[in-house]
Amino acid sequence: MVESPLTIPRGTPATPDTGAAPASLTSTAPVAPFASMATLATGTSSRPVIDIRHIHRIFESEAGLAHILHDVSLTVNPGEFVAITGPSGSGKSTLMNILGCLDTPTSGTYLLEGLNVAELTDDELAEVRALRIGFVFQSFNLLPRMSVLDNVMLPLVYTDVPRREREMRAVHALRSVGLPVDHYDHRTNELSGGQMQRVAIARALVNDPAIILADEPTGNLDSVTGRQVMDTFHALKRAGKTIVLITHDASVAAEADRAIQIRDGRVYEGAYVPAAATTGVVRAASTDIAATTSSAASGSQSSPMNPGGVL
Ligand SMILES: Nc1ncnc2c1ncn2[C@@H]1O[C@H](COP(=O)(O)OP(=O)(O)OP(=O)(O)O)[C@@H](O)[C@H]1O
Repeated sequence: MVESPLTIPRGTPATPDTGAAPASLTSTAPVAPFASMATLATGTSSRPVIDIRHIHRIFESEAGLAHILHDVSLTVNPGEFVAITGPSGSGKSTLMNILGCLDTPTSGTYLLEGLNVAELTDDELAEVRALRIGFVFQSFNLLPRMSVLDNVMLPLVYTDVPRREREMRAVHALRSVGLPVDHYDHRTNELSGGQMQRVAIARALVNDPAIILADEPTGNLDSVTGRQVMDTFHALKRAGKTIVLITHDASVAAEADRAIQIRDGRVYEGAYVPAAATTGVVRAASTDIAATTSSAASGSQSSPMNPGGVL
């Protein structure tokens, strides 16, 4: 992609790089959806953004069948900030790939904003991934030789949005994550880790997706820049975004509205229970999380979530 001169809308303030995203975050107008996706893009009901029921994922290989996800059911409501946590190999990424429509379950149903993902064509799935889901990765996945602004505009390249509007949306997304304006024309390999991750979050936001899926977004960051990135997620939540975040970090999980734990491919919902002895901070935070979960309210947070039942 050829880099072009920056075109920043008049009146864009030079944001100091405090790391904290602005508290007020207004939504960009959604990219005009394809006709088949109109109901997704314009739906305003309070139905769950994510509603998966009795999902299994079985991989086939020469070594045989590997049953990785077992009867997983899970709902995420609009505006929720949910952490998915669990030991390495427990199935978090497998579940995230299904939530992101990058993989399909072997059995079970997935309703994304009320739409049955299994009934979508490949083109429609691509539209869902492009327009309704924003992905954030541990390793940022930015193009290093490209400018910050061009990286953020990338998801709009395959739309018919004119260049000028692409730039305006990218600027809006970058402002929303608090990146200083004078960094917009920097190459991304000139940025700090925390700044790179904020650019990646801006890129995830540029299509105004319904949901942001973040896989270990603070995993490569020191505690200070990790804090800045978490502040950005909190600002997005305040702006009404739905966030699902994978983390190994108990303190990160404790900041979510709800922490869902996966062990051996089964989902447990409720307080975060670290494998090692908990700290006072984690115990206190876990109590808060447990109070917000329906399973905790029913006293069943230590049981596999919803085995064989209906949510
Ligand atoms: N395509 C595949 N074929 C076979 N097995 C797979 C495949 N993808 C994942 N697995 C297996 O599924 C299990 C869960 O993997 P997954 O990456 O979902 O775990 P995770 O909880 O995200 O782990 P980590 O925290 O280390 O990233 C692992 O044993 C992995 O080897």
